This record gives sequence, structure tokens and C-alpha cells, in this order.
Amino acid sequence: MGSQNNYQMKVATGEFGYILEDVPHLTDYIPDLPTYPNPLRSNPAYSVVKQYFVHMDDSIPQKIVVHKDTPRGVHFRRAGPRQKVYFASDDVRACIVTCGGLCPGLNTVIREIVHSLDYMYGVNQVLGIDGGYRGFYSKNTITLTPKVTNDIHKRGGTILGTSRGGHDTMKIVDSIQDRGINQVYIIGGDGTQKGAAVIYEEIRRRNLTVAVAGIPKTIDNDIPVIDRSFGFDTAVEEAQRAINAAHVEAESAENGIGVVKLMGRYSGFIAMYATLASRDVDCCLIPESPFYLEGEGGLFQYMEKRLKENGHMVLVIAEGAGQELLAAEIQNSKNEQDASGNKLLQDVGLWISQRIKDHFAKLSKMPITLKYIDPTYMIRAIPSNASDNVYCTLLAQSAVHGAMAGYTGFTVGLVNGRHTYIPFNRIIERQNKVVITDRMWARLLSSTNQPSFLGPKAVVAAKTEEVPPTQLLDDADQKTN
Ligand SMILES: Nc1ncnc2c1ncn2[C@@H]1O[C@H](COP(=O)(O)OP(=O)(O)OP(=O)(O)O)[C@@H](O)[C@H]1O
Ligand SMILES: O=P(O)(O)OC[C@H]1O[C@](O)(CO)[C@@H](O)[C@@H]1O
Ligand SMILES: [Mg+2]
Repeated sequence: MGSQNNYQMKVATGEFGYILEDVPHLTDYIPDLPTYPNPLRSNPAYSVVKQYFVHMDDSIPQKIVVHKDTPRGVHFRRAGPRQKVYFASDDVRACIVTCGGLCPGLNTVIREIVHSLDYMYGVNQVLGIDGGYRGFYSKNTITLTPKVTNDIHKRGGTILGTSRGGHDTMKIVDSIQDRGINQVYIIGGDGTQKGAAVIYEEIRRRNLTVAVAGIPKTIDNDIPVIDRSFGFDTAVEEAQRAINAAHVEAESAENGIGVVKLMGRYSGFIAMYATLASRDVDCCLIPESPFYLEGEGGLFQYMEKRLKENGHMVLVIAEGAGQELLAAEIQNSKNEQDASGNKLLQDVGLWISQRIKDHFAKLSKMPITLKYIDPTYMIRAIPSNASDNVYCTLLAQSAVHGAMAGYTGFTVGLVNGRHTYIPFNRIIERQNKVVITDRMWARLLSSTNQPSFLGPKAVVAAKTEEVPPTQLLDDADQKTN
């Protein structure tokens, strides 16, 4: 096996095109660290489990659909406990921080990190950082114990608080150093993971024995490589309630129209999955699929047809959809950003509702009743459902096993149903988006029967832009399909 190392990327290659995109280890820059037997070896719950410890060569392929002559391709290191650990339990001083927007399951991840550190590894010094990245240098820490965190998974939000902006790498690493912290667990979305990557680099530059582990959080499911992000399943489930209400309202009125706005700044996964799950949605609009309102093949023409056929209809729109149409219509629209530099969006739900009302007001023979529902923050603020709770638990346990084993600069994530350690740069290099030339979007179009809003010319352009050289790669690129 050949290998090539640098701060960001540790790649090893093997036979038949095998590539391991590995994560850094503390010994990459501090070679003579002492090791200790994993305390789980003497834990009765685990010592009976056959092959409980992960073999050091276990890895998970990124692409699982292959042809007989396909090279083995990119793999990620399998997550899980190792025979040896690089921290003595009494020496560990861990901290946990949550950043970015809320997402169902944050408290479950916090709880399970605290519990795993204590129950599996005998670590009982865990600090909570208050209010996101800036909490490292501007606030006091919160002591986290199994008792304090016992019930928190039943609550939405994050008991630690969160924020946008305020990432000052030097101040954060100074604070980590001053407080004697040697394991940092960072829960957050794409922005947070970018922040974690630079914290790791600065820690490495200072030669500190500090492991940095990221746990990807995003209700939008916009983090690449991983199968799906935690909280996504809960969000899709909760969105059903809003869609159902919109459907009941629409069904009860003549030419009733229910409009539901869902989250999804740049990626329309929640809207797509909520639509597929519900079966009551007649049209789903997402940021990745441009649409137009007027004329042949436009939204209004489809709505008129649907109302004539069915007497009512439900439209689901992701918050990032149609932003270019809004910007073109709103005079002096400002290009505002939040504290993290994310673009602040105009309310597309209100806008489209008004445009629909205006359109049908012009057609005297088709009076409509439109109800607009915006459940976005209600969906984000709830606790995670059962399946997300299990997922959060395994993510937290994987993060703890990885840090204890001396890995650093990694994000934990599910890849093809297996838990893995993924290098930060693979997580932050791009955003996961719905590929509209892929099968899943086609499944949605055939389920709602809505127009694609793409002329033949646009289809060719989209295909040239998105589709990788073989159909196989296509499947692995877009997760949650
Ligand atoms: N490129 C970057 N480098 C360092 N820190 C960053 C970077 N981008 C964002 N951050 C920091 O990460 C934190 C969270 O970022 P952001 O508000 O974009 O949310 P997020 O983690 O992407 O989550 P979500 O978008 O799902 O709500 C903020 O404190 C922000 O300052
Ligand atoms: O209002 P806030 O907290 O800035 O968050 C809104 C954004 O956060 C998210 O929930 C996650 O990025 C987006 O879907 C949404 O646009
Ligand atoms: Mg983000």
C-alpha cells in the first residue's frame, strides 16, 4: 500500500484501485504517545461480544453499486472501538459544542456523548460550551454529567444553546488550551464542520494532544458523503402534519389550495421526501429545480388543470426555491447575510401565495380559497423521533470511540449503512443537493405528475452539468436515494 500525507488529506492506496481516504491520528504529529488497553475489554456488556473491536484495516466503500470491472474506489475508515486507546480515562477532559440552526436530535447526541464517555470509558470530566463557537471565549462552561443529561433527549433544541458567527480560531484554541481540554466534540452543519477543520489545523500546528471530532448536524440534509443527517427523518415525519392540515383545508373548499413552506436553503430534500411520503401533494418546488409561473408548461397552467380535475390541490415549496424569481420582482432587494455569512432568504411561501391569488383573481370563473402554512421552526424545534434517536446514539458512540482511539480531524457519518470516520475536507468541499437528473426526482415527478418545468434544451444542459461519466457514479453521488 502506498501512502501520501498532509494536514487535510491522508490517502492510502491498495490493489485493484482501492483508495482509503483516511482520517488523521494524533500519532501523525506526536509519534510517541503512550497507549492503554481499551477499558471496554473488561466491561461485561462488551467483552462477550464476538469481534466487538473494529479491525484496524476495516473500511467502508463509498460506492456500492459496481460492475465486474469497476475499480474498488474510495473507502472510509470504519468507526467503532479499537483494542488500544490513546487517553487514560482520568486524564480526559472533553468538551461539547453545538453550532448553527436547531435540528431534532441535538440533545440526544449531547446525552450520548456524555453517557458513552462515562459508561464505556470511565471519563467524567465533560464540559458543555455555552452558545456555539463564541461560547469558548465569551462564556463560562457547563458541567455535563450522566445525571444532568439523563432526560434531555426528550426535549427539542440544545441544552447548550447555539449561535451563528463568532468563530475566532485563535481565541477558541487558546480557550481549549487554557482549560486543559483534550477531546473536542463539535456538533453542527457545513459551516460548523468548516470551523472544526480550522480548529483541528490550529491544534495540530500547536502540537497539542487534542482530538477533534465532528458530528454532522443539518436538518436540510445538505452534508455530502453521508447517507442522511440526523433529524432529517424526524423533520420529514413532522412535515406530514402540516401537509395533512393543508390538504384538509384545501379539500374542504371549492378550488381549495394549500401551500406549505418547508426548510431547505439550498437543498430540497425535506420537501422532496415529505412530498413522496405524503401522497397528498400535487406539486413540490425545490431550489435545485428552477420553475416559472406563467405560460405554457408553467406552474399556473398546471394548477388550473389540477383544480379542474380534482377541485383542490396542495403545493409544497422549499424555502430556497424560486429565490431568483423573487429577486427579479422585488425592487431594491437587499443581499443580506446572517452572522455566519449565509444568504438571508425572502419568504417564498408568502410571495408565491400572493402570486397565485393574483393569478386566479384574473380568471373570473375560478375563485379559489388559499391557505398558507409555514411550519418551518415548529419542525426544527421538536425532539427527535425513535429512529433518529437510535441514529444519534450510534453517531455519538462512534465519535467517542474515534477520539479515544486517537483519531482526530474527522466527522462521523453513516456511509451505505455503516458508521465511518470521514476526513473534514470531504464533508466541507461541497453541499449535498437533490440531483434533478437523477432517479429520485424522476420518482417524485411521476408521483405528483407535476411538470418538470424543463424544456428539452434545459434537460440537455442539466445532464451535461450534473451527470458523471457512468450511471454508477450517479447513484453514489446523491445520498438519501
Ligand atoms: N468557513 C468557515 N470557517 C470557520 N468557521 C465557520 C465557517 N463557516 C461557518 N463557520 C462557523 O460555524 C458556525 C455555524 O455555521 P452556520 O451558521 O453556517 O451553520 P451550520 O453549521 O452550517 O448549520 P446549519 O446551516 O445547518 O444551520 C458559526 O459559528 C460560524 O461562524
Ligand atoms: O433562522 P435561522 O436560525 O438562521 O435558520 C434558518 C436556516 O437554518 C436551517 O434550518 C438550517 O440551515 C435552514 O433550513 C434555514 O434556512
Ligand atoms: Mg449550513
